[in-house]
Amino acid sequence: MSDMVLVLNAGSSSIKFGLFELTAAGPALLCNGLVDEHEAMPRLMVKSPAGEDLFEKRRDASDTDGGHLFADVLAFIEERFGARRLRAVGHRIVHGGPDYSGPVVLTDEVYARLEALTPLAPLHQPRCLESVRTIQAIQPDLVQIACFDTAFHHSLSPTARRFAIPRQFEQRGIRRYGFHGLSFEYIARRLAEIAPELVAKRTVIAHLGNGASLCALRDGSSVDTTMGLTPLDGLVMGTRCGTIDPGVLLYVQQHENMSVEQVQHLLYHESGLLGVSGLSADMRTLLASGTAAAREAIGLFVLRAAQEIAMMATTLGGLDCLVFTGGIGEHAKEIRSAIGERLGWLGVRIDAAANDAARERIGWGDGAVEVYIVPTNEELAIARHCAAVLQGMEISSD
Ligand SMILES: Nc1ncnc2c1ncn2[C@@H]1O[C@H](COP(=O)(O)OP(=O)(O)O)[C@@H](O)[C@H]1O
Ligand SMILES: CC(=O)OP(=O)(O)O
Ligand SMILES: [Mg+2]
Repeated sequence: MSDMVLVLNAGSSSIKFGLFELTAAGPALLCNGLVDEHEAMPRLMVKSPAGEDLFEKRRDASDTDGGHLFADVLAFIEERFGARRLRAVGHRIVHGGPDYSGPVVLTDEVYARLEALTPLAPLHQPRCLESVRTIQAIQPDLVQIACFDTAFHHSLSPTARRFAIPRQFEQRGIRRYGFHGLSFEYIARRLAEIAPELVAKRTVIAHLGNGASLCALRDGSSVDTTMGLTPLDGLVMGTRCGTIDPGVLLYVQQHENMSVEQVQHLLYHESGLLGVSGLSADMRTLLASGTAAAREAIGLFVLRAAQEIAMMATTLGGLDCLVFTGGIGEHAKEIRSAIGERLGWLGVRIDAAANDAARERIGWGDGAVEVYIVPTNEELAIARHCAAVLQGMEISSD
């Protein structure tokens, strides 16, 4: 009987999932889908790897607490793929703190440590951990594995991960961690397949989605990244501010009578593209809108992304390759080309026709910098970690 793992990727607005069969050649996707609890009628959608609809279920908001939808996912798996054995559920856990540099089997002790990190990722951590508890309530014996967004950045040098504040804060864990590591790890591996000659070169990966961050990559490892202690730092995001003068936070608390909770809400939920446009956090809506404020929000997003790519290039000592990924990076040609234009001085040239057609390689001719679009796949990165953890468990029980 072959084995499967279910992967849950709880983002800030929805939960994506993928079901993988563990084969000798690596995890193979059986189906994937979405658990969307934000609508009036929470819904579950399941698709085949080819994109055909396999299953859809809507529930009345009053009869669900999210757990029912997970029960529906597990029931669907049993009905459709019951000839195989579900070995584990792998979770994307956004914050792993200083302790976890790789995946770990979730125990009560691990769970408690991760729960204690909630203030460092208030938009994500509770949603990731709620999924763990819900699955545990439905199938207590199922192995659950935590895979961390922060783990890939454990390779950052002490200088790259340090804030310029007194050292005792660093000893208490107040330092840069970085996020989107599962995405960066997937891209680094994929890039090594697409263009092995680039592995030793200076690469910046731009993960531009609802959350957005950059990774400076050398020899397949992260050497710098734009997010810090929390997923607030760095680029302009859907509703998050990115890098901001810390004086602003002091000022609004001291002179605008804002409480800590209000400031948290402001920075995580009301800022970024939404705050500047006054219209939407969704890049598609802003690109279609044409209002002056929407254009300004896009302009700021592009300027900040270009500035921070140059910052990553400084850590790397130059730039040989730029990779776009994430919902905006993969699909918004206008944003890729505007970022490319701002980085012309650094040798970035984007081929307009290749960019419009969203080809894999979009750098212009023999431009100094290779430019790629590589669709990310955090679920596959998690499934690979789960396969390795399960194999390790088998070896240690032999
Ligand atoms: N065709 C498109 N054109 C422009 N932006 C797009 C397109 N498709 C998705 N996006 C943008 O991608 C963002 C969501 O990215 P995604 O990586 O899916 O987010 P999440 O962080 O929730 O996983 C949204 O701002 C959305 O507008
Ligand atoms: C860490 C983070 O910002 O994640 P997401 O892009 O899924 O919101
Ligand atoms: Mg995401």
